Amino acid sequence: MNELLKIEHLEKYYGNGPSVTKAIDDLSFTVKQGEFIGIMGASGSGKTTLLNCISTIDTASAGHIYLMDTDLTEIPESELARFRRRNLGFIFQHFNLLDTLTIGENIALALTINKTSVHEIDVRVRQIAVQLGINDILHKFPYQTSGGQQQRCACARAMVNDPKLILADEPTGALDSRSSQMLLDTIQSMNEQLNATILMVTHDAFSASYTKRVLFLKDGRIFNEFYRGTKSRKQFFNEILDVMALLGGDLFDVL
Ligand SMILES: Nc1ncnc2c1ncn2[C@@H]1O[C@H](COP(=O)(O)OP(=O)(O)OP(=O)(O)O)[C@@H](O)[C@H]1O
Repeated sequence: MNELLKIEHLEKYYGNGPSVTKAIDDLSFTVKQGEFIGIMGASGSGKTTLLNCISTIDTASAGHIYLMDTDLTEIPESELARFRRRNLGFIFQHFNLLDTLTIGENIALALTINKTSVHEIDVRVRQIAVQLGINDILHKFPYQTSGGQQQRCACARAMVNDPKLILADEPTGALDSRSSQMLLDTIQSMNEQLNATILMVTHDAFSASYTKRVLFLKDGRIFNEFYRGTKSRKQFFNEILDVMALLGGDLFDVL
């Protein structure tokens, strides 16, 4: 597998002088094409900051973030929005579907903004909707669909522009356990069937157990990392719980 994302000596400070906070502290790791990686850590360990730097929403204080050959820390401000629309897909905790647009229009949004032709938008939206099992509700508005269908719409929207990398920020954070499981199954199938590369930030051991590798952050650094390999999801889940216990009570506080 090829290297898709390379984080090199990343640092992010907030504030300055005596009140400086080192949110990310000399962090380096790589993600290969086709990986599904989970980022875990206690509250304040730097997960959101890392995600914001990778998604180019925030700027790094030092270091580099390469997505294939592009150094994200070097992209001019004026080109960032376009870069994000073309290369990244996002799945948020609250799905952020627009109520006044149909499911099909919500999925098509990034393509519409990118001025993709109407025919191509139609083909791509239908293709991803079939893959995620929502092709019969494209004409409906979000309020006319179930929570599970809305989740799959959010996943389809993240996938429709064929992004190099999908970033998921606590995607199950606001869901009950059944909906969480359905969403995780969908995200897993995006990775396994559609070959999407996914980086997911989560507090939750159950969510993390769907990934192929988990990085644990502590004080902006990598505290531990391990691969699922041939382990069952249940075994991986138990292993994740063990590391959380090792990290101490602060992680459990937020479960
Ligand atoms: N805008 C900001 N200004 C100052 N400090 C910040 C800012 N954003 C984050 N921090 C600090 O940076 C550190 C990392 O925060 P971050 O939000 O990345 O953690 P997190 O792991 O995502 O936490 P949580 O799980 O609670 O969302 C924390 O000490 C936090 O207080």
